[in-house]
Amino acid sequence: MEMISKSKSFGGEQRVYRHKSTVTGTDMDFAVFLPREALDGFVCPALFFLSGLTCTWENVTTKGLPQLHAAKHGMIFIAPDTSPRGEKVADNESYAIGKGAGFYINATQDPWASHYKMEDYIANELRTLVIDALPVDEDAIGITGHSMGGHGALTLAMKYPGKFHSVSAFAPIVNPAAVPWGQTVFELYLGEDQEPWKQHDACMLVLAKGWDGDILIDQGTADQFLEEQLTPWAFEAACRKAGVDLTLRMQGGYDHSYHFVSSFLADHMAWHADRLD
Ligand SMILES: N[C@@H](CCC(=O)N[C@@H](CSC=O)C(=O)NCC(=O)O)C(=O)O
Repeated sequence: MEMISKSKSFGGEQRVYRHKSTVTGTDMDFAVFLPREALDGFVCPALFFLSGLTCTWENVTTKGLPQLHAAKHGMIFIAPDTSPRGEKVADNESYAIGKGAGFYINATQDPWASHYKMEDYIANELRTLVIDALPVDEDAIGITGHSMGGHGALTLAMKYPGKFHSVSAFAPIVNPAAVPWGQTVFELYLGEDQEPWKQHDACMLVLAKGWDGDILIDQGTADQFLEEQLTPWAFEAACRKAGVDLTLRMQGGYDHSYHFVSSFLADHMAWHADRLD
C-alpha cells in the first residue's frame, strides 16, 4: 500500500493510504491515525469507524477529532471509504445509491456485483491489511460507525464476532430491510427476493446470532432521519428479546450531523478502550 499523506497530530500521525483492492477491483483509500505508542513500535488496540452516506474517509477524520481521543487511549483509528470508486464503478444520481453508499454488504446483482463488495473489503481484506502492515493488535479490534456506517458496524460485528471485539454506533440504520434507504439499496444490490436481506439487518441478526457483549448506541432526538430511516426502538426491542445488553442513549436536541458525532466520539472511544484493554 502507498502512503499518500502524513501529518503529525496529537503526538501521533494522521496518515492516508491507497491500495489496490482485489475484493472491489479498484484502488481504495483509507485514513489511519497512529498514536505515539504505535509509532514507537508497540502493538495497539484499533477502532474501525464506518462512515455514512456521501462520506469518504475524510469526514470523520477532519470533523470528528478522533485523533485527540485515540492519542489519549493509545488506540489506532481506521476510517475506510464507504464504497468503491472510479470511472468503471456503477453509480446512480441518488446520494443514497452507488458511490458513497456501499452499505457494507456484498452486492449480488448487476451492475453492482462487480465492485460493490464492501462487506468482504472491510471484514477481510482491509482488516488483514492493517494487521499485517501496522501495529494493530488483532485480538483488540472494535468497530463503530455513523448512520449507514452504524448499520455496517452492528451487522459486521454480529457476522464476524471473532474479528471485531467491541461494537457501538451513532444514529445507525438498524432495520434497513424495513426503511426506504435500506429497501431501495437492498433491492438493487441483493435483488427483489427479501430472504437474503435478513442477513444484513441488525434487528434480524441480533435475534438470529446475538452478540456476546454489550452495545452502545447514541441517537439524537432532533435527527431529521430518526422516524423514517433510523428507528432505534426497533433494535432496542430486538435486543431485549435476544437478551443482548444494549445502552441506547437518546441525546436531546442533537441532529444527524458530525456536530452530533463529534460530541459523543470521546465517550465511544473510551467505551471501546475499556472493552479492548
Ligand atoms: N445529502 C443528504 C444527506 C446526506 C447525509 O446526511 N449524510 C450523512 C450520513 S447519512 C447516513 O448514512 C453524513 O454523514 N454526511 C456527511 C457529513 O459530513 O455530514 C441530504 O441532502 O439529505
